[in-house]
Amino acid sequence: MRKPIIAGNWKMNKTASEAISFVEAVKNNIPANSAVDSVVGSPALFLQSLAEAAKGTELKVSAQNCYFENAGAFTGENSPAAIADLGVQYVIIGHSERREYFHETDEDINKKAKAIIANDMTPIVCCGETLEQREAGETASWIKGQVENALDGLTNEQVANLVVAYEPIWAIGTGKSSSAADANETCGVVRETIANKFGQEVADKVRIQYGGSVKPENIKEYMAEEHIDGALVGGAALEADSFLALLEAVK
Ligand SMILES: O=C(CO)COP(=O)(O)O
Repeated sequence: MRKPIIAGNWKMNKTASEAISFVEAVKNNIPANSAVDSVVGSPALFLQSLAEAAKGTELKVSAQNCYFENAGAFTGENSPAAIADLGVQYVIIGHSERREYFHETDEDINKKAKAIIANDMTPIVCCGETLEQREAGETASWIKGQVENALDGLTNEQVANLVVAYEPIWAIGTGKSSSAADANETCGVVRETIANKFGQEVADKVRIQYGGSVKPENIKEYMAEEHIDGALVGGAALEADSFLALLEAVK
């Protein structure tokens, strides 16, 4: 049985005090030994205070990006070693917004995945197709390529323990969510790609999230699908009440 994982991705939202208020409102409302892993993805600025505030609770903290070197002359970047040292457990990598606006390549994402794992954190590796690719029938081949490239050179154990988030770009922040059946089909492509490269046992363990206009009202439909083990949520994870409602719907 794969444990469900619900992760919020705040993107570039919130001030420090808003971020702390969220964590204070959420952290003690997640039952101990919860049946769901709960993660909040914060801008780097607040990681330290959020990791301190969430320490010892069921709420885990995620970064939204990091660099692939631990130290050096990389002005403006954030070291995975320094992020891990704060008590952060996850890092989202390869989000379509980072690929589009900051020109991240599959090769960067692969290096980041390795650096995150080397620092004992868990990567949440994002993949997803554009509307043009979907309409041209290229979704499966595109996702296969993104997943193969992002995970290249990792060991079976490393892949079994990471998280892949499938986020069709046309469903992000648009209110146009993918149907649960379509999302499941493509999450199935992710699992099959991993099975072909790392073996069925690894593919059976890896957790795959769907992301794109997920909200408390529709999350159950996704979670009922065979290959969907959780969600990566933007807008509906910004407010504590809504985030808790997502967890409540899944537990
Ligand atoms: O990009 C997303 C999460 O990473 C999805 O965002 P929305 O839930 O706002 O569509």
